[in-house]
Amino acid sequence: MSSTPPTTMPPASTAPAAVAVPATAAATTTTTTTTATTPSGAGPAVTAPERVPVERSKGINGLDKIVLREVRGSSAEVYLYGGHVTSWKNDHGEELLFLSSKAIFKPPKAIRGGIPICFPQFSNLGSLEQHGFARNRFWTIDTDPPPFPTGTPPKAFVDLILKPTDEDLKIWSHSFEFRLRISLSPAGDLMLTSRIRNTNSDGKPFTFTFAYHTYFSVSDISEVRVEGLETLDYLDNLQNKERFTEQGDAITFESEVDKIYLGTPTKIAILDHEKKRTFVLRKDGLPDAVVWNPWEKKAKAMADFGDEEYKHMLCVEAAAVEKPITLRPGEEWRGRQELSAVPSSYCSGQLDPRRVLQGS
Ligand SMILES: O=P(O)(O)OC[C@H]1O[C@H](O)[C@H](O)[C@@H](O)[C@@H]1O
Repeated sequence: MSSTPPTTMPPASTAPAAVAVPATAAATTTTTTTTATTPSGAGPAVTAPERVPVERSKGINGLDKIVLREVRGSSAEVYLYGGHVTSWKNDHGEELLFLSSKAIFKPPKAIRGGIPICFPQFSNLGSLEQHGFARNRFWTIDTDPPPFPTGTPPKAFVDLILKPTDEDLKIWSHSFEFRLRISLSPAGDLMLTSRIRNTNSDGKPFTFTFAYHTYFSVSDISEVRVEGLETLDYLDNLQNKERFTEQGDAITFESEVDKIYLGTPTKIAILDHEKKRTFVLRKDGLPDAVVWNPWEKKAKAMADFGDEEYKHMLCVEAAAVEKPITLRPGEEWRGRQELSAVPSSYCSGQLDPRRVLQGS
């Protein structure tokens, strides 16, 4: 993979201000159905289909977890610690996310694997701890979230909420409400929708970076290719975040990779040749995508990661990094990712990844 000479990264600019979404009247939510009115109050209330009640139980080390089940058999698990999706299974019960066998499940360490939430800072791009603090905090179930103005809600979903504690305000002096909806579609797709609102009472805006740090389970990293990031610019974390241009026609893996691709398309495909499976990541509000595999040396250096586990995982992280997001008080930002896993007998040419990327 050759590259053009590095150029300096443009100064961080603020993304266009998010859509100012006034806080609407809370939906009247009951345990089985949700009746919502459209934000403007116009139009008929959308009565959600019968909602599948969420299961709440104690998970590893007694941490609270939620299990979502779709009637056709797919499921997902979310720990309130970190608002952290740790499992996503298809209707055959196959695990689609990677979770390290050495994951610690003990605060304040983040859970290694699944989908850590990186907020209000991605990586070390700021003064906070690596990836911010949202993944190290206890979230709560939001029993009365503001309605989603679009579409009919799915049946299997849970709404979580995170607000800063007094301790948090000492390290990041901004008030926010971070609402995270995790849902399963009838087809078993996993959707995460984040709504982050600036609730500062001092009139101050705030700026953040963000990522859904998704760990995909793969059969063998040497049999995996990523489509959709060709010809894009990226910042190489292994070369002082210098900027290069991707030359390859697809990304394959022979060594450690840690790249922030900039201005990426809304769809990215991760093809697992051996499993004949393609993950399709669709995203909205998240212009960048981080691709990370620690490979052998870094795998050995991580206490909560098996020495050989790098062979069976790949992180492709829908993110907003290059252009940090700025919200004024009252404004809300939304960032969404939808994951699906489709059979791909790619080797027979039946699945052209470009068709997947260009298809609906
Ligand atoms: O070990 P963590 O703090 O979870 O970070 C794990 C990885 O996250 C991202 O992928 C970054 O790009 C990597 O540089 C980092 O090593």
